[in-house]
Amino acid sequence: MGDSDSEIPDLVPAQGNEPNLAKSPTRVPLTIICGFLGAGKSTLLRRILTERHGYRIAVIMNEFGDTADIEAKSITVDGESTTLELANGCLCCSIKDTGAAAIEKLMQKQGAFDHILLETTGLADPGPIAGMFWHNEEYIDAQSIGSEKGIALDGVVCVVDAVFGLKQMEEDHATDGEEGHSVSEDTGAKGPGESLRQIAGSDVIILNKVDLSTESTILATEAAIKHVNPTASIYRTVRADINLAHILGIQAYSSGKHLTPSFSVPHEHQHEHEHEHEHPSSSPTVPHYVARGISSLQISLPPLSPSQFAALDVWIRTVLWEGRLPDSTSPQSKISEGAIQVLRCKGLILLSSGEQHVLQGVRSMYEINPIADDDDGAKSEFPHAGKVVLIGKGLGDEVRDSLLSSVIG
Ligand SMILES: Nc1nc2c(ncn2[C@@H]2O[C@H](COP(=O)(O)OP(=O)(O)OP(=O)(O)O)[C@@H](O)[C@H]2O)c(=O)[nH]1
Repeated sequence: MGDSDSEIPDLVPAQGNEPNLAKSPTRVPLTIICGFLGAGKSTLLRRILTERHGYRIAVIMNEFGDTADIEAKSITVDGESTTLELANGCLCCSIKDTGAAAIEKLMQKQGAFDHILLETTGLADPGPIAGMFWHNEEYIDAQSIGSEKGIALDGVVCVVDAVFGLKQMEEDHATDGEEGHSVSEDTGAKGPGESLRQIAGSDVIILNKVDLSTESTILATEAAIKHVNPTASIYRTVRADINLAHILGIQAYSSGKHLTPSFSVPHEHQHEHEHEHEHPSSSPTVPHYVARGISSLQISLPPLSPSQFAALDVWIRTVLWEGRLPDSTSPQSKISEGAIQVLRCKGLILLSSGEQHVLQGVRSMYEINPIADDDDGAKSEFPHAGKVVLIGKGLGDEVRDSLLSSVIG
């Protein structure tokens, strides 16, 4: 990794432990970067913009801060956007409107990139943006955006402060969902609870500034992150010094491969109630969160018959679309519509026929896709039991009971 203050090197071919940005002939992968205030988002972007990776990466940020205080080959001013072209192949773009229209325009004017990084404003909820790019034909299809290639969501990365992140999460747990503090679903406006939504919606967490923190605080922060989102990979960093292969080209939304680490998490029972405390002995105590906070629920499933698989689909649809448990699962059905809010779900579903399916969901959208027979790498790493992981609000044990009774009977 290069020093961010050193001179910007010339474009060089990609090397060993650099991201494997397999160039898709039709899609440009897009990574959303979010993070707690002051956690090191700009530091991460600066690292990407100056590292010798040899890829043509467009980094899109709301406005240039010190991140863009880097040597540029040329500057293009284009009405709504300013673009700095860097010696390592990156393009640093400042776009007022980080919406898709601006990205489309950029792709039309500058040609296709190897990767797009989209920085969200501090404390913005990445969920709505991820939802916008995931399974939206408007952006997937090259023709519809008038570009050489379409856009495909690759992953969501969150930078968390190893010193203050835990405190922020605890405060958010205490206030999330309170009257007057709720956060706009549509705008992702700032407000209490946002740090938890960032954790919940992320595929990779960079726990930064570990040099300023203590081992006990770091362990407690990691435990709190796992409590909210057991499926995310967590990397400890100093000055966001991370192997880019961990954050770019991870295909968190299109492949079963990224699911593997989540299934090796030592917590079988991630969701806690006020009377339940199950932790691995080496782990510090997870903060005692109130039930209304964002948490996760992991449900193990045996191999399913075709009818059980169909029942699972109905259950997921009801929970994600209507925010309630299916009626047939009384007495749990007394949970009113909207009481459950799933921000993210993932899963591996095994069928009695031997087939394996991957569940991916962002808010109300989800898909269940079979793992291709030729995807041996992904298949061989999977465990023998299936599992569904739900991340969101209102995920009590009644949700687990409902799923099991609806599907297994
Ligand atoms: N000691 C130490 N300082 C760091 C580290 N990472 C970042 N910093 C410093 O922390 C400060 C904030 O880092 P930024 O990268 O600007 O954080 P940010 O998340 O972009 O901040 P906002 O955009 O304001 O939310 C800067 O002064 C960085 O130099 C780290 O790992 N260790």
